[in-house]
Amino acid sequence: MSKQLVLHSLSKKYNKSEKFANKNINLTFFSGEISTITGHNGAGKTTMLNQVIGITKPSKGSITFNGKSFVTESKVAREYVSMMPQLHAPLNGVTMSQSIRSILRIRGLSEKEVKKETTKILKELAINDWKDTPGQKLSGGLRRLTSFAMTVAYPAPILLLDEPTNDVDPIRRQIIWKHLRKLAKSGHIIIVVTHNLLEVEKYADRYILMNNGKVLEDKRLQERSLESSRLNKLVVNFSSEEEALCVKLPKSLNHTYNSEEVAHEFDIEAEEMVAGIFWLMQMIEEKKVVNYSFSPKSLNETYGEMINGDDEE
Ligand SMILES: Nc1ncnc2c1ncn2[C@@H]1O[C@H](COP(=O)(O)OP(=O)(O)OP(=O)(O)O)[C@@H](O)[C@H]1O
Repeated sequence: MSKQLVLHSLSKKYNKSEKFANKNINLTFFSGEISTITGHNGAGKTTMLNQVIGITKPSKGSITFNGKSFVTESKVAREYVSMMPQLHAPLNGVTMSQSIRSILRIRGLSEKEVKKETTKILKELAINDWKDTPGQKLSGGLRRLTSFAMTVAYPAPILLLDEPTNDVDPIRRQIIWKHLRKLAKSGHIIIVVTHNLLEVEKYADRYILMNNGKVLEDKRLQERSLESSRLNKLVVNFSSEEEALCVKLPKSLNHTYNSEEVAHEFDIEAEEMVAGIFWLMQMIEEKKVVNYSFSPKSLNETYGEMINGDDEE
């Protein structure tokens, strides 16, 4: 049966602060899923992770995992949650391998298991070559990978990861996401804070957008891609500004003019597609168009629209 982490009416106001870092957050996370949290700097993402692991006490609200409260018993949270923090673990003077081994010992593994699990995770993340390198000599990306290895080498049921792929090379970014998928499949709850929307589109199951301490959007990515396939973007470039501004535009379509690109840009719903294509063909036939492109609206564009809409409130 799926396990659930339930955040109910979660709010936090730091001492002396006028404003809530997060306010009335209601979210349920399920085992088997990779959920991602995105949002501007200061949106309240890290505060939420810190509330879950018990570092930050909520001002209001509850956090429960399978009926157990993380707010009233923060020891329980430490038992069920592992967190990879935004800042790298202090690794100076300690080798990559020693850092991983120390975490496994804290988790209560025998020396034999510690050795086995350390070897396994170093191999899986393709970082074995640096196992004996002290922390201060590791690059930013390798420090982050060490921190990731420390979090997932003996994973707790709930994994919180604050920007795990920052500074990491493209190959190992894939390895990180594939590793998280493997953990989700084996029943872990995975919550990733990230600013990388391309990675969200490619690897996550769920997209949660936060702004000003509130949840603005919470979507399964399959739902979102169905929606975005209904909404496409048509960009038509003209040979000159004069040409572009003279053409007769299809009245039924929403459009903006991009003077830098000398292009008319349309957001087109599925039912408007025929009108859009008909107009485009006419422009091509009249030899006015130098280039055009049709593409689904990306998460990046939707993100900007949602945040701007919220800020204008
Ligand atoms: N320890 C603290 N004391 C006082 N205010 C804090 C503290 N930590 C965070 N805040 C404030 O709470 C709000 C939310 O911050 P938080 O770090 O949770 O945002 P974030 O979405 O994780 O940002 P980022 O993407 O920059 O990491 C911000 O206004 C921040 O200034």
